[in-house]
Amino acid sequence: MTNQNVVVPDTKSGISLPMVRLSGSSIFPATAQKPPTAPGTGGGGCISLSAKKKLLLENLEINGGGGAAKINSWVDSMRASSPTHMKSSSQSLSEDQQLPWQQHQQQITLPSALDNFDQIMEASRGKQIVMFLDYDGTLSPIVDDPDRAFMSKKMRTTVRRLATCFPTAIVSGRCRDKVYKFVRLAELYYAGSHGMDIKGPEKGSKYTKGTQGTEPVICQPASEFLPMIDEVFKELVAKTKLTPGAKVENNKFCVSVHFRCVEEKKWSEVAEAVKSVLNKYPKLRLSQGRKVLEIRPTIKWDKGKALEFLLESLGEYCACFLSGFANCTDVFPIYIGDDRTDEDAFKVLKEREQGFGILVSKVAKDTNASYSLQEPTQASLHDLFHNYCFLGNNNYY
Ligand SMILES: O=P(O)(O)OC[C@H]1O[C@H](O[C@H]2O[C@H](CO)[C@@H](O)[C@H](O)[C@H]2O)[C@H](O)[C@@H](O)[C@@H]1O
Repeated sequence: MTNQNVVVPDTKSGISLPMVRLSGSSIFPATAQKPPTAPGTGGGGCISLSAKKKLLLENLEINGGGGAAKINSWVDSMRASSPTHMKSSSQSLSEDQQLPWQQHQQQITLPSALDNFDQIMEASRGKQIVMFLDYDGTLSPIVDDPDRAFMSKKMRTTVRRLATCFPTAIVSGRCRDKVYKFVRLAELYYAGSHGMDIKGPEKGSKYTKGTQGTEPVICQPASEFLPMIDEVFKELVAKTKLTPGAKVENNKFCVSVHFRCVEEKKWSEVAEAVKSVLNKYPKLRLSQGRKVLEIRPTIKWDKGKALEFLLESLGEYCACFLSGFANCTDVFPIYIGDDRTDEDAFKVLKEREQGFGILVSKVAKDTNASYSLQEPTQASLHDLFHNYCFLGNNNYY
């Protein structure tokens, strides 16, 4: 494999993003496959906003907007990330007050991925499944201390086995090294920092050998933001140190500010701290996960883009090794995740009409996924992975 430097122009910031990617890989076209519409999704259309409203929302998302009203809407949105508040919060806000991720989707109850396994298998029949797995809340249970979100031994064994059946990638908001330390499986692809730090399996892996070279796939589209992120991390640590329970995590290309252990009446203090820092950095924006506010570069890169990049890279592998799989219509991505940031990937799959998104959640949520897995996920995931490996279409290995 010969690595090649390519430049991805970022239309919003005008910055060009250097990255290293596989040469000669093919991009799977958007209309590769049309899986059956999952029951309950009604095709899952997004509500289109007026251009003006869109602009307003983009501004809010990018630089934090301004004023106390916005802080209130942030706090409401923070409440919405807690299942006990799930129903009330986004519904009680007017459209202008809602954050962008609260607007585009419909709240729906999805069909179960386990109960409808036959349907998923039918849609993927004769195709190469590629697995994309979120880490926190999917492979590991949600816990109070982010540094102790360990994956069980059983889950590691299951994922290892899954990776012998299908090309498998972990896509996480965490920094890549950290998520690797938790997962410890060298044969996987890893996309850390919400996809801004991608690395393929080490040389010699089944999924790299033969693709013309020995170097793993690498993609770091936000590398120029490293010093800025470091600075922001330090500022946020200083600004939140007096808020009991607040924790700031350096995820290399993005920063997480955790409020899981902060008393609810202090959440506005956390939001204020984040907003005051964000206001100084117009090239950074805010996104939100499960009781966490995340600051990241404004570049148009997220878990959805990471998924597309990996599909492209894996396309080379598939084309090289799987006779009859030289073309993208034969690839069936399955993305499993629990978080708002996973929605970017679900959306890509829906738009490409290729594969399925599976949302890990016990409650109805705004989503672009097609199926769901109930929490606690561990048992359901084991069952699902077992089904894929032993009942599914793994007849290429
Ligand atoms: O994309 P993911 O792999 O799901 O990572 C998203 C964030 O996950 C972590 O935070 C979440 O899990 C913690 C441990 O269970 C929990 O304490 C926290 O409240 C959750 O938001 C991680 O710490 C973040 O850096 C990731 O961005």
